[in-house]
Amino acid sequence: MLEVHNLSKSYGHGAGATTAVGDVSFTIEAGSFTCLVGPSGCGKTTLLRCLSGLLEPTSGTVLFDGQPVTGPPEKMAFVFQDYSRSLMPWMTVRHNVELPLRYRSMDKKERAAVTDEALAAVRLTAAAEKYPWQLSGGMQQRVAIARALAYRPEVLLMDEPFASVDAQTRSELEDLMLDLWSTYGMTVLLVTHDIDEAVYLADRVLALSTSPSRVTGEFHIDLARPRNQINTKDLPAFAHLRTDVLKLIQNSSSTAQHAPAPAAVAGHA
Ligand SMILES: Nc1ncnc2c1ncn2[C@@H]1O[C@H](COP(=O)(O)OP(=O)(O)OP(=O)(O)O)[C@@H](O)[C@H]1O
Repeated sequence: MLEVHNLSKSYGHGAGATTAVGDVSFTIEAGSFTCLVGPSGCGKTTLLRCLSGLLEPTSGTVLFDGQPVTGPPEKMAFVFQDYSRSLMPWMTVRHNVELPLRYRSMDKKERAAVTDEALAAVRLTAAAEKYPWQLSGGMQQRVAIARALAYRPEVLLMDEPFASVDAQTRSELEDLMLDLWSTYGMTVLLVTHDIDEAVYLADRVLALSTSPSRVTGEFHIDLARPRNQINTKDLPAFAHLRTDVLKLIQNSSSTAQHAPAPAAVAGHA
């Protein structure tokens, strides 16, 4: 459903140019939950922005359902790390969630129903008439998730969505995301630098090298679902997978300081 072919992205020109994404190719299957991990500054955000059509790649292509992505596709929604900048402080929670729906051919009643459903899905019905600044960080990020859900996306791109909240809230948001994914059946591509989070959430983890990034490994996460923060993370298989991903990322970081980025390696099955 989402195909990335030899994508690269450089910022600037000539001697001052920075190549953030080197040469990245992968495919995302419909309905899958994929996490993209890599060291800080390796180009994860840049890559996600290219996939969503917010940024034009320097070379390579992105196809969504076989069509080249040249701008944000209608069936794609985005959740950013920084909820405080993505929500409108002068609008109530309800109006924030409803905002993108105004650009869809929906009447007022339908918009209200979709908004109510999205707020209920993230358990924020009681906060509908509050303003974002009256909510905790975790609640604000749930508003941002509700806004994306209300859009009824086929693909949800999430850029470090839980990086700005405390550990307890982060676990709760991870579990909420797993519930929403199984309820709505959308395709999720989530960027994180947290390897435990990636292994816990995903059914596939793609590891990126340092910038200019390449895919250095692919891990199929066959841990049973539904997952549980305590039982799943206690499994020997969870520990093995996180160690495998960590080793690959550390290895590619140290190799990159001395040699060109390594070729793709076979992942843990
Ligand atoms: N607008 C820009 N102009 C110039 N360089 C940029 C721009 N945005 C990002 N970069 C550079 O591209 C590289 C990749 O940045 P990017 O934010 O995509 O990485 P990241 O993996 O998401 O980082 P982090 O994990 O720290 O969030 C970095 O070297 C960064 O400085």
